[in-house]
Amino acid sequence: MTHSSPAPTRAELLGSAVTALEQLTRVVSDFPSAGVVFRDITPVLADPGGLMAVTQALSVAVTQPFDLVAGLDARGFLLGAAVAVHTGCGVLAIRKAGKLAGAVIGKDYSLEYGTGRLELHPDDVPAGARVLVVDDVLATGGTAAAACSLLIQAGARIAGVAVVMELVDLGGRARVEAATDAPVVAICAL
Ligand SMILES: O=P(O)(O)OC[C@H]1O[C@H](OP(=O)(O)OP(=O)(O)O)[C@H](O)[C@@H]1O
Ligand SMILES: Nc1ncnc2[nH]cnc12
Repeated sequence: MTHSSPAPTRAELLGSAVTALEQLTRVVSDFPSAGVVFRDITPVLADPGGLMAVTQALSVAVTQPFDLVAGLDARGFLLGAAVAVHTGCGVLAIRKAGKLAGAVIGKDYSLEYGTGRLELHPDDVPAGARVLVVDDVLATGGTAAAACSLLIQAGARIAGVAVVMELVDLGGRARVEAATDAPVVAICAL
C-alpha cells in the first residue's frame, strides 16, 4: 500500500511563496527614477521552485471561482500565463497601448513612476466570464484599477485581483476597490 502526503493547504502554499519572495526578490533603489525602491521579482521567476511557489500561491490566493485569467503588461504576463496553465484556464493579455491588433478598448492610468494606457481585446472576453486579474506588484493601484475597469467594460465579472506584492504605503488597494467589489489579495504586503 502506498501513502501519499496530503495536498498542501492554502496557508502552506502562501507561506512557501512568501519564503521564496523573501529569499529571492531583488531590491533596487532609485529605479526607474530617483526615490523609487523597485521590487524586482524576476529572480523569483528564474528559480524553478520560486516560480512554482508563486504560481501555486496566486492560483489559490482568491478563493472565488474564475474561468479566465488576465495578465497585466508585462511582468503580469509571465504570472498570468503560469496561473492559467496551472488552473486549466485561458489567459487574456491586457497590454500597454499600441500593441494589440484589431479592435481594442483602452483606459489611461497613472502609476508610481509615470502614466500609461492599457488596452484589451473585448472580443476575447466571453460575456459574464469570471476573471482573475494577476500582476506582480500593487503599488498606487492605477494599473490594476484600469485593468478591472476595462474588463468590466468588456462584459466580464472580476473574480478577484491577485498580486505577488502589495506596497501598502502607496494605498493602491483603495483605488482597486473603487473599481471592483471583488477581493484584492496579495501574497505578501510590504
Ligand atoms: O500599482 P501601480 O502604481 O499601477 O504599479 C504597479 C504596476 O507597475 C509595474 O508595471 P510597469 O508599468 O512598471 O510595467 P512592466 O511590468 O512592463 O515593468 C508592475 O508590474 C505593475 O503592473
Ligand atoms: N516599487 C515598485 N517595484 C516594482 N514594481 C513597481 N510598480 C510600481 N511600483 C513598483
